[in-house]
Amino acid sequence: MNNLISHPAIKKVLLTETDIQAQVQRVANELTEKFQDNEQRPVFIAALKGGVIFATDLLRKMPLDVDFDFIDVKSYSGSASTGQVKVVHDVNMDLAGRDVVVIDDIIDSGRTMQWLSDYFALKGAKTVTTVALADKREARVVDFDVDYYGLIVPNEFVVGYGMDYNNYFRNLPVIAVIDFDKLNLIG
Ligand SMILES: O=P(O)(O)OC[C@H]1O[C@H](OP(=O)(O)OP(=O)(O)O)[C@H](O)[C@@H]1O
Ligand SMILES: Nc1nc2[nH]cnc2c(=O)[nH]1
Repeated sequence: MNNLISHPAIKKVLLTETDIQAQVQRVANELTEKFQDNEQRPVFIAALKGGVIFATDLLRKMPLDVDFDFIDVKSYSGSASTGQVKVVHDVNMDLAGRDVVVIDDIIDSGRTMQWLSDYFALKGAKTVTTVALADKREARVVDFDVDYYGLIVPNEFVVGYGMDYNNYFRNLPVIAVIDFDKLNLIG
């Protein structure tokens, strides 16, 4: 079987597994400090699919009692944003009066996280805290600042650690830039 990291469509590795885990640990420490004296358990909500790998690593580094739920939202086809966020599967929990923490893999245009933030506020969350592993802040289309982030990435299409290109490369353990000229070699 081919090694995914040496796939011809992987142009450049931006972060190794060790680099990623160091940033995940830092964010976990920051969130632990923020919520450790909470009377009520915060509700961590991972945005599927991309946010799930980051969320599971992050939560295991936090010695906190939390609720955990998922929402599946989609707005990309290949490397292009459709501009519209679609809910594929909604949360199951009642969020009224709860401290909600939304976890995603990347913030690019900012549309998804802005939309999720507004959506959970509409569902009655007491507070909404946003967390993303990667912040591609040069690409913002909406005016949105994430509360906690792992790293800033350049304005290029990145894959790995949850981030896909048409469902390829999500399980790449590193974060890398893809070579669009070699995408025909996928599969
Ligand atoms: O800031 P934005 O421009 O909105 O982009 C960020 C969103 O794009 C990706 O989701 P995608 O729609 O590809 O769904 P997926 O997580 O299932 O791959 C990613 O996981 C974020 O949710
Ligand atoms: N995989 C991936 N998904 C995204 N969604 C928004 N931006 C990106 C990106 O750079 N890579």
